[in-house]
Amino acid sequence: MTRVIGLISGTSVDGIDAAMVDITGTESDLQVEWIAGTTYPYPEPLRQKILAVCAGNSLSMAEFAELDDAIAQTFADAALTLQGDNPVELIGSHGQTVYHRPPQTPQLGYSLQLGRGAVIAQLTGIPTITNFRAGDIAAGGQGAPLVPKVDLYLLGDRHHYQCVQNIGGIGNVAFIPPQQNSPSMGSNSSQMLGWDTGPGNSLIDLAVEYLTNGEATYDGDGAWAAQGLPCQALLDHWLQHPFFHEPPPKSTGRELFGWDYFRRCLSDAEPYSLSPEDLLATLTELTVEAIAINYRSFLPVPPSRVLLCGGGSRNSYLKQRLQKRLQEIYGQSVALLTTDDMGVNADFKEAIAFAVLAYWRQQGIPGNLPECTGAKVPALLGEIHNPILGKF
Ligand SMILES: Nc1ncnc2c1ncn2[C@@H]1O[C@H](COP(=O)(O)OP(=O)(O)OP(=O)(O)O)[C@@H](O)[C@H]1O
Ligand SMILES: CC(=O)N[C@H]1[C@@H]2OC[C@@H](O2)[C@@H](O)[C@@H]1O[C@H](C)C(=O)O
Repeated sequence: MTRVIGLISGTSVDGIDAAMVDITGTESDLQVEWIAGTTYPYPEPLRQKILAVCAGNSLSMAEFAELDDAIAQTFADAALTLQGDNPVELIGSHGQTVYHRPPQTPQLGYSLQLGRGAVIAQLTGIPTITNFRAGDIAAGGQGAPLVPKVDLYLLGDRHHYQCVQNIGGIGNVAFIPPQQNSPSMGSNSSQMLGWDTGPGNSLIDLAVEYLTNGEATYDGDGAWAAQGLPCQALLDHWLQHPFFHEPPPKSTGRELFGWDYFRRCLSDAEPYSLSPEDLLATLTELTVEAIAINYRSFLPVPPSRVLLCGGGSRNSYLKQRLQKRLQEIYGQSVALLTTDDMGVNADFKEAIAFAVLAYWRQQGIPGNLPECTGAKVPALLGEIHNPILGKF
């Protein structure tokens, strides 16, 4: 048994999700026991710096180094606070994505996560694995999504075709066909699929921030959007975005669905004189429709079950719209649940996944699924940083 802390701050840049888990087994016999988890908000000035960099603001090299270290320090603090008196053997830290460029053959992709492992290992005294996306990218992959292999072993089911749908800042899906999920039979990844579906909450959050002059950062439970009506003409226009129609493997980020895109959405919306409620309802519908289009276009069979995770799984208006849309496209009821219902905490699934990816790296087990990322081969993911002089 290995006690591992997984750390990630996602594209919402809302803080560091930290999960402490006990891991045994390897792949089809993988067992992950939840011990504890918390979200550590970034100090607001640091959050603003990260958002500015994600929006394309430039930095000097000295500022870059300062930002990288500040993020590493905050991640280390999160790990130490969560660890408390429970000794942890390993940290898997995703870090903070500040730039992601999918590959364009023959050019490899590029994905930059800040919060360097050497600093986290030094400050915590705990071996730390970071830079998980580089190995997949070097193998020709998108570098994302990486969580589907963990989804396969934690959530694979004997009978159901399942989609595990993350709705974070960006959305991603893992499609898992029925598995012979026993240690003797092994799980089969060959028919798995996984890719980024487009905006998750990113545009909704930007709209809330814009509409409230920064007073609020998200639409709690979708309560604001629920009072509006989606504008179909605007939605049809937005849905022409090529990303939604591009076949997988594909990945995206705030480079495509960040401030610039939101500003374009606002100017597209101008002729319709939408109320704030209608604007939010239309942006929420865009997230729902992006998921629906991706499923309809790229899944080989309808899922019988969709398991939601990420912050969007807490938005009951969005869930209600998604349930309706899935019913419409498949003409049958698709069970819409959350990963909580399957025993995997929907708020911390990504943090748990990076704990597992670190554990796999330590054991020499590849972490990517080439069928999801487009990599040519399964690859060992992550760089190992051992605390050289212990904690000092
Ligand atoms: N109760 C809630 N009601 C509505 N939306 C919520 C609620 N809780 C969280 N969210 C949304 O979820 C977002 C955060 O989700 P999450 O932490 O899964 O994203 P992330 O991990 O940063 O992104 P990604 O998965 O793209 O890396 C918030 O910014 C907010 O928009
Ligand atoms: C570059 C990057 O950080 N991508 C994230 C982002 O957030 C959601 C979506 O886009 C996802 O595919 C990916 O992260 C998850 C953790 C993954 O790799 O599976």
